[in-house]
Amino acid sequence: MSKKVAVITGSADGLGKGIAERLAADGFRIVLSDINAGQLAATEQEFKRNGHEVTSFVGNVARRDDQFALVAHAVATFGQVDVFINNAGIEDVMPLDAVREPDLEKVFSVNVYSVVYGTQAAAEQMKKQGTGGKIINACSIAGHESYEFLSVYCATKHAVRSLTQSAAKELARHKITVNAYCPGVAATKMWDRIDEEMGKYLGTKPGEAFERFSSGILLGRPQTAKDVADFVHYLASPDSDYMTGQSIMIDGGIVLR
Ligand SMILES: NC(=O)C1=CN([C@@H]2O[C@H](COP(=O)(O)OP(=O)(O)OC[C@H]3O[C@@H](n4cnc5c(N)ncnc54)[C@H](O)[C@@H]3O)[C@@H](O)[C@H]2O)C=CC1
Ligand SMILES: CC(=O)C(C)=O
Repeated sequence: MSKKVAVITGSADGLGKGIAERLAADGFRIVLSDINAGQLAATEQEFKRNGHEVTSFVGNVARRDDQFALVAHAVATFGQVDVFINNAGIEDVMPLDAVREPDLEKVFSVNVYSVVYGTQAAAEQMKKQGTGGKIINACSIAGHESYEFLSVYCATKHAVRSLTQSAAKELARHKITVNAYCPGVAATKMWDRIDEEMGKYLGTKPGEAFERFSSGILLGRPQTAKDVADFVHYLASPDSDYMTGQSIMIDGGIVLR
């Protein structure tokens, strides 16, 4: 049987890269994708040096054509798509009264439109294959609880949770499961930016907003990409075949549901 193929958006860096590393170690053939072409090329080279079967595709998840072209690239290279991970996302830190249409458009297009388009593209291919498949979305603790100065971001992650449920209901008949992982506080470039921007509104020094968010973690430390990837490994494996429509916290115990 040929090795399964996993597509991961936003995988040049951060949590997406960690997830791709874990799935490569699990034996998946890996399709990396990102809007940052330079970082993507560097990550692809790193995967090749480590002996992984990998290809990459530069694309913007907010564009429907790019998401379909990503799936077409995966099929042209490896012949199939078994797992599609809508990981790419961005944040926007600002008070609610400062939010304007371009802010909404920017964050919703990258965090929400992307999930609609990625799900459409992946599901179309999986249905064609008739093999079933797994669609996995990046949600967040912010998809279960909402935070000050992150209103638009939190709204997008609540939308991701909703789309995860609707897609699970529509796709179950095709043996496609749809689930989401909800990280808490991970020290990626996203949190570097949040920490800096929060300083403007909370008057915090560099590192302080990150510390404040991290102080609520029951397990006593911020999470690593590996913590998230170890859970996504489960969602991508046959061990999770009986789970669908779920958005599960992997946050060290910040939000308890
Ligand atoms: N870092 C954290 O603490 C948490 C992160 N998350 C979610 O996990 C996901 C990954 O987050 P991080 O790795 O921390 O972010 P990051 O900012 O460190 O990395 C995101 C990657 O996505 C790429 N990207 C951004 N916009 C894109 C676009 N339009 N098209 C394609 N690629 C794009 C970036 O170039 C980058 O390589 C996001 O959806 C985020 O909302 C959720 C909860 C907590
Ligand atoms: C980055 C994130 O998902 C937060 C602050 O919940």
